[in-house]
Amino acid sequence: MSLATVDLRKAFGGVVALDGATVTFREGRINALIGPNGSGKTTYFNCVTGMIRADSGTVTYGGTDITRKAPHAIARAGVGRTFQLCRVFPRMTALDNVLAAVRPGGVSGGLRGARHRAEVDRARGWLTRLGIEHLIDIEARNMSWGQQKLLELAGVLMGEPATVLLDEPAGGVNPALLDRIGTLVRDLNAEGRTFVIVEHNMDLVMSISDHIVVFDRGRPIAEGPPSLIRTDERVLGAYLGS
Ligand SMILES: Nc1ncnc2c1ncn2[C@@H]1O[C@H](COP(=O)(O)OP(=O)(O)OP(=O)(O)O)[C@@H](O)[C@H]1O
Repeated sequence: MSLATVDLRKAFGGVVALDGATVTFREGRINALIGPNGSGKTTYFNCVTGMIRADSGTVTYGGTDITRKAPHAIARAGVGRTFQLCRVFPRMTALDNVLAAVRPGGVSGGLRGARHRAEVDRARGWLTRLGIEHLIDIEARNMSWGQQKLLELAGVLMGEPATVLLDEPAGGVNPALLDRIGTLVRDLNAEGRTFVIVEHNMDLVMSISDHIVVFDRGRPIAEGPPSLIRTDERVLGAYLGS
């Protein structure tokens, strides 16, 4: 389902973070959202996922208005996200972290028996798919930054989102892991998931995106395929601060 915003606005005191962002991220694509530091990308993700409330404007998902919905309702509707400063529970194992992502009430309480086993199998499946199954019993605080990012993503995927928002997936990860993330995103997209990726690593953005939206000062200034964005004068100008 397509994720769209119309005239989204958000100010923090005198700082205008979003200044009328009208954007459509189409279903089935690997979309990228790029722009200079402070151009409003994370604020955009926060408004879209209900983490902060926009001052005005609308957010729709698959044509349904989700502007004022709570984060858990937006997640349930099929929009999952990761965070720039990766969010995992440091003192929980990888398995418990992934299970916690779909059991907000806690890991130990709740499910028993066959349903519990089915969920554990599914969690193990995601950990395997992300290449960190060997860490299943390791607490998150004992993992590398890159491993924690993969763990966070495993938790998001456990919720079976149709649309996945990734906030700087390449930030602070080594080149080998970067390749793995790129391949994974392409594979998950081939299976039907839509992506919106905020990322500063232009090699990754240019190599995996179908469609790029460029923000400057809280609104889109250009959009199109990588071949067009690479040479767009407005985009070059925004990055050079002109
Ligand atoms: N909670 C907040 N309180 C005050 N100002 C904020 C807050 N969050 C964001 N801002 C400001 O809003 C503007 C947009 O910030 P935002 O983090 O959305 O940009 P960004 O494009 O994600 O930046 P970066 O690429 O550096 O992560 C910036 O000027 C920032 O300082």
